[in-house]
Amino acid sequence: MSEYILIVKDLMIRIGGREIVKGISLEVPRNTVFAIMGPSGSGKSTLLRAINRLLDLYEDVRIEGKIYVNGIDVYSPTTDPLEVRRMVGMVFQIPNPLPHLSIYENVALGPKMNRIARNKKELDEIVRWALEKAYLWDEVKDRLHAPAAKLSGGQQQRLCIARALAMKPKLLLMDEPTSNLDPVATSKIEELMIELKKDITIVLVTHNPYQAARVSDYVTFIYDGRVIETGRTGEVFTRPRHELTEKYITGRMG
Ligand SMILES: Nc1ncnc2c1ncn2[C@@H]1O[C@H](COP(=O)(O)OP(=O)(O)OP(=O)(O)O)[C@@H](O)[C@H]1O
Repeated sequence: MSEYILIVKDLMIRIGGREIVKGISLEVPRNTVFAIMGPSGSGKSTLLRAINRLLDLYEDVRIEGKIYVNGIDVYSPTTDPLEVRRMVGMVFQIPNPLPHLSIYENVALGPKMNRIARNKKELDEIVRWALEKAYLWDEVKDRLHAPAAKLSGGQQQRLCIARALAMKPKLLLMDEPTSNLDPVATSKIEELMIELKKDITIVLVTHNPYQAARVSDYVTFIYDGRVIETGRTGEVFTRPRHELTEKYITGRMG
């Protein structure tokens, strides 16, 4: 088993004839939080969407290079995109629970449809496990059948994390998961990421360098579709090797 859960090699992505990712390579060690930071429009979300094959849903996309998740070649013709999405969970910038479904159903739906649970008892156990892992159980255990829309923004985001975890992913991609949350809700999710890496690996896209510094073990700085530098977070923040990285982390980039 490779020490890397995710390997990206010479990735190039064109959308509508425009080159957005221009040759990115990354190696993400298991059981870490790996942050991808960079200014708006640098290609962070596009890179993330390539990893779990969400880009398949877009028109006119060309992808070159390789992505391996847990040793599986994500774009091999024999790889099933649904299998990739089962292995790779995703949490988006805006919490997107199914608002009219209950808290319970939001978490139970994936395991039910993918036959991860064989009966009601197993399903109940997965729902409870996932809600506990997402630090939400205590707040919702007495109202599991209330609609998800009744939860606060921070709770809805933790519900989305629970929904992803219920599928038992190997890798969790988080695309600016706290940018719509207040500081209290944000710090809860940051604590959660640090706890979750005991079991899985997290790739976190953020345009907040402070967040990358607080939660990540490794960080990569992306600018205009290219990796400027990658390293252990402590090192990149104390001794950036590239002037652009220094500008970005000190807030001097326009
Ligand atoms: N479906 C699409 N069709 C055309 N262009 C796209 C598409 N998706 C992204 N782009 C373009 O690709 C570039 C990179 O976008 P992307 O969302 O990956 O950047 P980002 O670094 O995540 O930015 P932000 O921090 O603002 O989310 C942008 O110029 C964007 O307009």
